[in-house]
Amino acid sequence: MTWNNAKECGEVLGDWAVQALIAEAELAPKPGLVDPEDTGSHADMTFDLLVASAVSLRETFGQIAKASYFREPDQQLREEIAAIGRQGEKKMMHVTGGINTHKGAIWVLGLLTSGAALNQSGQDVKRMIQTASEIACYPDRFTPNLPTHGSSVFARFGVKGARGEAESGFPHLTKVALPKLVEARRNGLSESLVRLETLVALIAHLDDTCILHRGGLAALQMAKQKANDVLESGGVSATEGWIKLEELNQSLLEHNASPGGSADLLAATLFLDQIQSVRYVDEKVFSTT
Ligand SMILES: CC(C)(COP(=O)(O)OP(=O)(O)OC[C@H]1O[C@@H](n2cnc3c(N)ncnc32)[C@H](O[C@H]2O[C@H](COP(=O)(O)OP(=O)(O)OP(=O)(O)O)[C@@H](O)[C@H]2O)[C@@H]1O)[C@@H](O)C(=O)NCCC(=O)NCCS
Ligand SMILES: Nc1ncnc2[nH]cnc12
Repeated sequence: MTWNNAKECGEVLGDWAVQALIAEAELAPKPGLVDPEDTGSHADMTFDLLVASAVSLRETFGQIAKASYFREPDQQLREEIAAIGRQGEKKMMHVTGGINTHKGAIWVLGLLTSGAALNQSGQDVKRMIQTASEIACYPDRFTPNLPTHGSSVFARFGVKGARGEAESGFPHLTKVALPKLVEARRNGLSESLVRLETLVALIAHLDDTCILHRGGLAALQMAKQKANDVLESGGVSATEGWIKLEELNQSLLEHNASPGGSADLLAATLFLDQIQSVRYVDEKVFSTT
């Protein structure tokens, strides 16, 4: 990796995190999500707003990286980066005029940025993910005790969402997204189809609280089933799979539902991919079994 001190670490990881968010935004056609072609299920969001939001977060990710450089995962670090993350949420809200574009992404990419800055060996993405999860498991004593979409979804459905994903070691990165990225590349898909296929795999598996709070269990089950139909029909590179992808998109629009959590995890996957090209990683490292 390409940094020699905390300042460089902040600059490099800040840039890569923003690039990953922009790459996610640019990918099209994403079902139910904002992309350059349409705004999916989001009446209040546009592609330009997503990009502006992403760019505004460079400093946040840079500060998290600098604060984490050569540190150990502990309670103090957890609370330091949480404070930076909350400032980042405020900046995002300021830039978007109060629209929540990237709250989940600040969480997942913030933790992974910290995990990457800590692990100076720099090569082992799996270890970065583990460290990020370890940090997430420390309680943040300064989290405001306010109701969120996530807390209401937990009360209604018992689904732990973004927090649970991080605390349990990001299983949807290690067992779903990264293996799918490797497999799709190995199958010779174009890079945008590789990313689309990875997003569909995430939607097929993730308990996305963004879908749940808008459309309830029916919308989540529908999204998972229809995303699975895409994969079972040969994936996004097959004619039948492409038809199923359009059906998934239509159904999400009908439910006014959006797989925002899957979008965030796709950005996280692209961030990790940038850190270490997973293309050549031994398939056992990110085995689906
Ligand atoms: C721990 C926090 C994530 C806060 O937890 P909480 O559960 O209270 O958070 P939520 O407000 O529910 O936001 C979590 C967002 O995470 C994304 N997400 C959803 N499901 C998953 C999942 N299974 N795994 C991973 N990520 C997931 C999702 O974000 C995307 O959707 C957002 C739009 O959703 P929503 O807010 O529901 O907005 P709309 O549907 O548009 O609302 P309406 O218009 O209908 O009103 C979008 O932002 C995407 O990013 C969830 O929304 C964490 O945030 C926290 O504690 N932060 C404090 C700072 C900190 O500790 N930072 C540490 C490192 S930086
Ligand atoms: N492309 C996207 N559309 C809507 N919400 C998002 N949150 C993160 N990425 C998103």
